[in-house]
Amino acid sequence: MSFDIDVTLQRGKRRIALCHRTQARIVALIGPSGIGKTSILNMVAGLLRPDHGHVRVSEAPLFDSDRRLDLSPARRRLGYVFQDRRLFPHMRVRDNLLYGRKPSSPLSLDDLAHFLGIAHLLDRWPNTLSGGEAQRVAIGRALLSYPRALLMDEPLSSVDSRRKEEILDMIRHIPDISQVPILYVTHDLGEARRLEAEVVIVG
Ligand SMILES: Nc1ncnc2c1ncn2[C@@H]1O[C@H](COP(=O)(O)OP(=O)(O)OP(=O)(O)O)[C@@H](O)[C@H]1O
Repeated sequence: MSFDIDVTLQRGKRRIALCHRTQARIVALIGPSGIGKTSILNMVAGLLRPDHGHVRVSEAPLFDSDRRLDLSPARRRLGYVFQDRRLFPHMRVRDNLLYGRKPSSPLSLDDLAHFLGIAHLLDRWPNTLSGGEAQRVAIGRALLSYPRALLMDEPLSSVDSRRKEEILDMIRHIPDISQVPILYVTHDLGEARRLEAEVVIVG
């Protein structure tokens, strides 16, 4: 489990940059609004092209401007969990989870649903879930796609504080059960501490 990220991008007047190499299981990118945290995640995901640099996740090269390497988002095999959960409204929870599941995934639906505390929700529709429940499903769907890493962009910003603590405890254990490292964007140092994350200040 490792991240090796060295990217720069000029966006309007702002220069967005991150240079960090680590073997930490969870890395928290922290910084004020507008500094470029989401842009950095998008550069790692392949949704935004850096002007220069490289991205390697667990030794796999995903982008390298010197070598003209730029894998498509699908080929990067990264799971992205957004602030707004983006579940498919026309699919029950079970089908949301199974969407994009890789047969090679070492995680079974049942084990993962149990770990995430959503086993009792598998037959529900997304619009019947609370914010915290829906976010657990979004995390499960990302994990079942057998990602190299999880990218999480302020995933708990609309979850109340008690549920937030529970979900943070669950997220903290994801690398243990899945061997999937996490790049986690937040502006809340308390969240990073609860995750026992390595903190990287952006900006
Ligand atoms: N499509 C775009 N075109 C030009 N500039 C953009 C675009 N999207 C974002 N920006 C600018 O890039 C900078 C970084 O934005 P970004 O969303 O990455 O910051 P952030 O740290 O994630 O902010 P927040 O915490 O508010 O989500 C901001 O100044 C923003 O205005």
